Amino acid sequence: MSLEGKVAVVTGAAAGIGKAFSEILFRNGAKVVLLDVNESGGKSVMEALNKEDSQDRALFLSCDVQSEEQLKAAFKTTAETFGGIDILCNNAGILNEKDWERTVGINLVGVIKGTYAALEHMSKLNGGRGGVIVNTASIAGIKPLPSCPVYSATKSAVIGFARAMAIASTMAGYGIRFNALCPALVETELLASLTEKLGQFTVLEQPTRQLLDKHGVIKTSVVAECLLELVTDETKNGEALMVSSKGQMYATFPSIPPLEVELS
Ligand SMILES: NC(=O)C1=CN([C@@H]2O[C@H](COP(=O)(O)OP(=O)(O)OC[C@H]3O[C@@H](n4cnc5c(N)ncnc54)[C@H](O)[C@@H]3O)[C@@H](O)[C@H]2O)C=CC1
Ligand SMILES: CCCCCC(=O)CC\C=C/C=C/C=C/[C@@H](O)[C@@H](O)CCCC(=O)O
Repeated sequence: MSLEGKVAVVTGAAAGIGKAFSEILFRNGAKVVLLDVNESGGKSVMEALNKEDSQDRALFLSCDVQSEEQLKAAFKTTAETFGGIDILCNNAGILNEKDWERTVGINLVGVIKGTYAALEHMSKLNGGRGGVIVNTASIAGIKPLPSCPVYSATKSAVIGFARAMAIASTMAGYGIRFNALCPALVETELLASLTEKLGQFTVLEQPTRQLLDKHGVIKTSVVAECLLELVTDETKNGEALMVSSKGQMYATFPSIPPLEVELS
């Protein structure tokens, strides 16, 4: 699928991985709507992108993914401004085991709210053009991090949500592909101030830091290349693409023949 003229929405676009997603989508020809709670950061990413050509293809909208109302308003503005939505990156996320309910609210509930609000514009059942939705999960959603049990749980959940929605979409005819992207440690602010973020699991901080020392961190641009693959390769649906300093690999999930129910 070519990105030329396509309309993409990226949550958590003001910094880190979301900023890199916005850049790669924009540089491959998409119109990109950047959603974030960080207004100054979001506006500066928008302005930097719009300086790259003269078509004003980047737009920042302030939006907290915890709010269904704000998400619906942002998608409505996107559709009115650019004439529809083809791509959604549910990327906004935090790591905070102390405020674990907020972590669930942003990392999981925010992804579900974003997806359902986008379906109103993207699903062929609602008059949309179809397209692709990618959830930013984490390797921690496949290989849990003991110091971050709630964070790991939200990431397993958004992988499961993408896989189930992929089947639902095929069965119901939404015309939308659903995938999850699972990075290992990435060089962003999310890794800063770990001691405060781990809460009662601060006792496990040392082995987590050793993980950083052993495996290092990857650049956001490497994660963005993986996003491009999931968005443009129309054969990818219901996939979880893992990426680390060792390279990239699609996750395989066990089939359980005696229990398997044929759904698609
Ligand atoms: N940095 C890492 O090592 C890894 C990060 N991830 C995931 O990647 C995603 C992006 O994280 P990073 O770029 O690393 O973090 P980051 O902290 O650099 O950027 C996150 C962005 O999301 C925004 N945000 C936070 N709460 C929001 C909300 N309620 N509504 C809208 N925007 C909100 C922030 O303002 C920020 O701009 C997250 O889902 C994270 O869990 C996954 C694997 C590894
Ligand atoms: C450092 C915390 C930030 C995590 C942000 C991420 O989403 C990245 C997750 C990346 C890799 C996860 C690997 C998990 C490995 C564990 O199963 C185990 O091998 C780690 C043991 C060390 C520990 O006790 O933390």
